[in-house]
Amino acid sequence: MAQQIGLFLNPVGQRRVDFQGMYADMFARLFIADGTEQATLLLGQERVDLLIIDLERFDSSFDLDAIAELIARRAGAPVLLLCPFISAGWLPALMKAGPLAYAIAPLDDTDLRVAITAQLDTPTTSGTPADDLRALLALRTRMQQALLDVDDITNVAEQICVALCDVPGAVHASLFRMDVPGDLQLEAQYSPTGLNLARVLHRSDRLLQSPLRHAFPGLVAACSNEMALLDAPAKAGEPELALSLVDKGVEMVIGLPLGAAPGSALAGSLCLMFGRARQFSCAELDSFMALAQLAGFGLRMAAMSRENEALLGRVTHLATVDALTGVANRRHGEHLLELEIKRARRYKVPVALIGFDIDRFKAINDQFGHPVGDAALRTVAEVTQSVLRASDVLIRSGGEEFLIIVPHTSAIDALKIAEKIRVAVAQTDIAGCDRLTISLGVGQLADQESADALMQRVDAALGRAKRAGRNCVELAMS
Ligand SMILES: Nc1nc2c(ncn2[C@@H]2O[C@H](COP(=O)(O)OP(=O)(O)OP(=O)(O)O)[C@@H](O)[C@H]2O)c(=O)[nH]1
Repeated sequence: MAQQIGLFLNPVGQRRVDFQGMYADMFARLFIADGTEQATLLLGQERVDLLIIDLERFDSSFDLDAIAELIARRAGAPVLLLCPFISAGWLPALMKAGPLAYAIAPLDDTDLRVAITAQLDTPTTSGTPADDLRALLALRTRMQQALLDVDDITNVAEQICVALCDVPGAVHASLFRMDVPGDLQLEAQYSPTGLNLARVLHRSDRLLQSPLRHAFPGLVAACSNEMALLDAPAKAGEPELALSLVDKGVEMVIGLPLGAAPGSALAGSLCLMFGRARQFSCAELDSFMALAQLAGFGLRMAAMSRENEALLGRVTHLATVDALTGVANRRHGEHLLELEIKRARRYKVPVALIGFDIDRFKAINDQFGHPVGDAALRTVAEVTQSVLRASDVLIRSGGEEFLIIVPHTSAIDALKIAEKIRVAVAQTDIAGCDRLTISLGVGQLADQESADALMQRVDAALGRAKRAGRNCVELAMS
């Protein structure tokens, strides 16, 4: 014969009536409260052996504190929390208010009776086995290490998943991320048992459009920014999903938000799947949440380092490239010439330098205007580039002056290349003005010669080409 006194709390009239109808027989007396105020009043007046708080239809944004206060007032007396699987985010906060047991809803009649009986017989003291805490501590350390070497986002996400599978009983870990706002995707997954989550979810991207977004904890957590805990696959209300999870040996799934605003490109979730359902302590849930925050932080760092690289790339580009023609600028060109000279000396191969200058360019500007002159400079650079090999480097060394580093090339061969360029430019129609010509000087690096000395010799040869009547090539004296 039941001797204990119960108090059931839920704001919805029908749920209170249903609970009374189905479970009153488990208690000598069952009180029913419609809110925290009434429950507090009853607890002040009556002896209550078990307080059952059914979180269904409570709203965490304004009820959480009142419920926490109610649990705190119990001062350790038995509390059973019935928590919808999508509202598991309430658990860590309420567990901090006082010891409690929880059961993830929806629960069928048998499971709820078992949960109530367990609390009436041996109330939960809500501790964490030392081994589990040790495992979590080790995991946090591993995770921190994984994040120390933050580089590529996918790489970080994969390392996080591998580390997470160290959680005792875990059979799969995954990370979901908004790649672009509104498009959630499975960024990485790891499973010691070979489970492939993309098969279970039938896709790995556009997951906000998936019918499972309200059922699978990893997706629920990313969408709502709240923890979701499914301790029996059938509770999600998607029979096909439940079947395929059970088929893959999954009994429990926890989804943890990464902690960014939902919908932002940094939002997402961590998802852990276990082969066996069990209750978590407050310390464990806190650790899971902290791991998710850490993972979110790692991803943000990786995203930042990717942005930094892109920024650095742009800065480097701006610092090394001539804005008008897109070829190397003088400073960068001189640096490249130094490198090429070192390489030529190390491998004992020739390197040649070609210098050229557009003939009577002042007249082009004067006659057709500066913008046409600019376009002509771009065209000359393009035509020259089209004659060169990929290993040759075209440099805009001054206003209408260019240099070309020609690696692995003797003076004789460089002369042929220079001639080819001269002909190509002379034959090119230039938009908005007459065809134009160039004069060129060619030199091969001599033993012991410096980059400056080579440039001077080539410049002198170019001067001779000008004096020789322009539109021709001159070889530099050694
Ligand atoms: N449109 C344009 N003109 C430039 C640029 N840089 C230099 N120039 C012009 O290039 C011209 C070079 O003229 P000069 O050095 O007198 O030589 P030139 O007229 O080409 O005559 P020669 O070299 O003797 O054949 C000058 O009028 C400069 O203003 C540029 O970025 N855009």
